[in-house]
Amino acid sequence: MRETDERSQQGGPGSRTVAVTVASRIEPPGAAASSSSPLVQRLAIIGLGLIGASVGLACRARGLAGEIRGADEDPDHCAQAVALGVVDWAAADAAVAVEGADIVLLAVPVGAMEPTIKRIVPHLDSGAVVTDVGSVKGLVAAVMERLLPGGNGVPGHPITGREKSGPHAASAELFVGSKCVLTPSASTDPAAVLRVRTLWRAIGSEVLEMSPTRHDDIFAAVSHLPHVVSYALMGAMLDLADGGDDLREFAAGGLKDFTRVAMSHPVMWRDICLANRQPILKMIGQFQAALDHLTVMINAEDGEGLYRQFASAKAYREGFGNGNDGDDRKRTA
Ligand SMILES: NC(=O)C1=CN([C@@H]2O[C@H](COP(=O)(O)OP(=O)(O)OC[C@H]3O[C@@H](n4cnc5c(N)ncnc54)[C@H](O)[C@@H]3O)[C@@H](O)[C@H]2O)C=CC1
Ligand SMILES: O=C(O)C(=O)Cc1ccc(O)cc1
Repeated sequence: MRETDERSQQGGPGSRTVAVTVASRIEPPGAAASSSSPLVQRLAIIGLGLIGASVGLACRARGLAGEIRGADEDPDHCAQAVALGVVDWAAADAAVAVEGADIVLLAVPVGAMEPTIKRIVPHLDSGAVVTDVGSVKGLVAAVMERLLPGGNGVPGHPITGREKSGPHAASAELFVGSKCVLTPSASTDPAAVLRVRTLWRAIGSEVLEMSPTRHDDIFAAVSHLPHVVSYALMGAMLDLADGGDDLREFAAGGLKDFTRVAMSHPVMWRDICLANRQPILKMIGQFQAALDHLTVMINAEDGEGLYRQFASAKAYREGFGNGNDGDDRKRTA
């Protein structure tokens, strides 16, 4: 049964008052940690959308955190996160949420990472570990190095998600069976890395480490380019519609499969494109070359060349599994 009580949470200077509903602690079967020694004493989650709220739910479901505090600039997301049991408490101002936290998780769009870190730094407990979930790592790693010089900043990126956003799209099982990449530098405190690793392991992720540059090159290819291409394809369809030829009613599974990710949050993808410009531009160039190659073969009626190209693409694609990564099992909405 859900116990609720209404209260008003007043944030720090410049913050708004957010009315929140406090839900009782979820005590799932088989919680991983006892309430006397949770993995995290006080977890602060800044950004209570899909990923931040999923981390909160995942920690709750496994009894990993003594207390979870949240912050989000959107008061509706604060209220929803509290009502869903993601956090005990939420406010608009991140500076208030991080007070007394031993782990701070930043789950805002990549473009909001630097201002958020600037805002919280003066309010962090000494020894607090700050980590993030941003899809681009070079920029966040540089900001952490600059603004968190004690080595307590651990850049991270869970490699799972979906096209939906906001706390209602969150799931406690989102990270089960997924990978999470950490990009610590030589000056990152190994104890801080271990704490973040342990947290991701406890909510179901396999943790890998690599440099931010390597990360950003890889994800420009496997994630950022596909999203850009999907948005571009929808852009081309929209141009047809603007010209009076709206063809959506004829769309079959192919177009829908291919463009699901074009329903992702535009702020998130704007920020990723701006933060990982060069690797993404390089991949767009390679994709354009691949399209040019197909253009030449189609124009030349080169059936043999087209067959070879499609057969090798089919075999390569079949080499990494089904139509999706199995995330549908974890999707709640
Ligand atoms: N959506 C996905 O599948 C994945 C997203 N990521 C990364 O996770 C981060 C969060 O993405 P999602 O949770 O999907 O987005 P979301 O849109 O669901 O959540 C973002 C939340 O941050 C809040 N927010 C935005 N600016 C803020 C600010 N300045 N201060 C406080 N709150 C702010 C928004 O109100 C929203 O509640 C992004 O950096 C994204 O690149 C990483 C892996 C997967
Ligand atoms: O919706 C999907 O399939 C995704 O690809 C989600 C996703 C988006 C951004 C990331 O950095 C990681 C995963």
